[in-house]
Amino acid sequence: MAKLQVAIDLLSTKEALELAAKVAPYVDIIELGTPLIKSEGLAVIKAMKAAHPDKLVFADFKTADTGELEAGMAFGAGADLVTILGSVDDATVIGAVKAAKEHGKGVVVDTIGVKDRVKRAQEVSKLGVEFVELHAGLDEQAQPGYSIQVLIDEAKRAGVPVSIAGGVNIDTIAAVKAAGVAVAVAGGAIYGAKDPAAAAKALREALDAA
Ligand SMILES: O=C(CO)[C@H](O)[C@H](O)COP(=O)(O)O
Repeated sequence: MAKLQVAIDLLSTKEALELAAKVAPYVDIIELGTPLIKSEGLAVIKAMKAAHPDKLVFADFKTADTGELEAGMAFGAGADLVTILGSVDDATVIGAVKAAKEHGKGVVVDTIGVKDRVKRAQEVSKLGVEFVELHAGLDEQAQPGYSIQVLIDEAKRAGVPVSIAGGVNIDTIAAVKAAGVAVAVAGGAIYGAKDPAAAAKALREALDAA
């Protein structure tokens, strides 16, 4: 069964906690977005894990170097999963996986900006990561002609556990699920909705539908 991850790209701990309280019943993973962590620091991880100990808390660090150090910081603050950029040296991923093993947690590789996402997903999957995020970031999504279909096609070819992030919404989630993803990530479709709880519920139901 695919997991549902809410990506919280808001800027304050207060807003993030308010949103999480509304959508937690429908999601498996609560992602603290990179801008949120830059704005609020490690304290937002600690606060979210304290509020939702039964959820997986995902720290979107997008680490580019010192993988062991930064992953250890995230896990020490209460994160269950942390992201490392896929474009960086394998040594950074290996260091983060070492920290994950020490803490009993997991590493997710984010392929944002990677040219051949499938090839890199297959490479880093051999390094002991939990799953690989096939990701078109917010800037890439804003380019004319962007379509999530490219990520869906890649997920079908990957042959390793992947998530899709970059335009998952109520219109696309069935195709995302059919691609066999481990995790569907929805940010704007939830935090940008008039009723985030209803949006998360609808996504959950679509994901769980036979
Ligand atoms: O990590 C991110 C940006 O770097 C976003 O959280 C991710 O792209 C989710 O996007 P969307 O709002 O389209 O669901």
